Amino acid sequence: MKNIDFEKASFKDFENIEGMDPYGWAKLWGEYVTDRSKNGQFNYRQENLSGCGPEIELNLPSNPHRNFVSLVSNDYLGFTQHPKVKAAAIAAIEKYGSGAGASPAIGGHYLFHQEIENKIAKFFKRESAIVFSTGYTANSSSLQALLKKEDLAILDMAVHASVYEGCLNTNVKTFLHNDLEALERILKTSKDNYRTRMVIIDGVYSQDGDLAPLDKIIQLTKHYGAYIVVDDAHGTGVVGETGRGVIELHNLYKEVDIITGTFSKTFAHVGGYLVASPELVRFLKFQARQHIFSATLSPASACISKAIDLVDEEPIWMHRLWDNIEYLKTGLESLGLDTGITQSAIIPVKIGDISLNAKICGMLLEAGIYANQINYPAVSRKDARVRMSVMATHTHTQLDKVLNAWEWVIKKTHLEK
Ligand SMILES: Cc1ncc(COP(=O)(O)O)c(C=O)c1O
Repeated sequence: MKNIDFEKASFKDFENIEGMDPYGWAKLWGEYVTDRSKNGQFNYRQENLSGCGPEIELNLPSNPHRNFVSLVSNDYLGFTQHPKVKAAAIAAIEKYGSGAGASPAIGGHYLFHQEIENKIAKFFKRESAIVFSTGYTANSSSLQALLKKEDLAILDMAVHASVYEGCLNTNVKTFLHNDLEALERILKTSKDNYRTRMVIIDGVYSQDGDLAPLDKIIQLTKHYGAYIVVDDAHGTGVVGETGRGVIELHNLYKEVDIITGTFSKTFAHVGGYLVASPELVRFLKFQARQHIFSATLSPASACISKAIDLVDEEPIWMHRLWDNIEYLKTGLESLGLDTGITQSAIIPVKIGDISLNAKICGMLLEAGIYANQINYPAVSRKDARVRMSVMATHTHTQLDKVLNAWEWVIKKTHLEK
């Protein structure tokens, strides 16, 4: 693999590296993070004592606060604390016991697994789905089963690590994030060289909260005869009139070959899914190794069914989420902060300097606000940022506390646009 100097490189250095070992990136990144955390420059793994919610209890011995407004959860609609979701989990444990007892192929496929598969397929107006124990394996295991030496995976370089892992046994080309010309170049020049070409993108991207131009990407994949996979982990339950994500925005339910996602964000639990044609789903049920050789969802996961229903039954949560997104975004911008190109519940504030970013996240913690510190190489060096995830269940009082904290940070650091 090309030798990349992480301190100096920009994302461009990772573009379209022919034959790039997708794991090389993850390995280098792992080493880099370990190094930085040794120097105390990486705030990560704060101990949460109170569960998932807009306000949580953290165990930070050197901090005067115990309760923090949390901006780190992907529980966008707040369903992890919804009484009906909790009740469904408890009822399923009462009915089935605590564990599934086996992998799906050999006795561990229950009625509730089937119900979730049917529901999530129907949610995306399709016929079939397969569930996995995590969103990570929904991508990694399926792509490993589908893509081999004679195929080509064409990745937006900002896709999730699980996609890179899924492409370990195939050829990979990456294009600069959302760069349609770069994508077209790859599609044009690779036309006759591979059995299958699969373009893999996210719906909503996790660092900028921006959206994929799905309509234009699908025009290209159709034109050049490639397949399209969309992982909309961060768009589901958030984007689109009824929360079906970027696919709903463009009404492209039928045109996307494979939809993947996670139950660990909007759907308030853990697990992953892949929605596709019945033939493809059947193939994966017999070929995706993690599905065959590993137990999937446990009975408590039956609550996912309720969470899927609630997206339609209680649209109030999506309305509250968007009210909160607008409230926080407008408030931050009126303080002179740049929230970038987000169109989702992920709100980044670009700081542009790693040390200052670490300092600001520390100051926010001092003010009782827990937000994520995102640094190079997760994003390019000049794009170091504080990333905040908004929930439907944040109150305006909590968001005001966030804005007040930012006002204080700005005064102290002279941070302005
Ligand atoms: C875009 C994307 N895909 C997949 C995953 C993996 O999901 P899970 O954490 O449920 O394994 C994530 C998790 O953050 C994600 O952001």
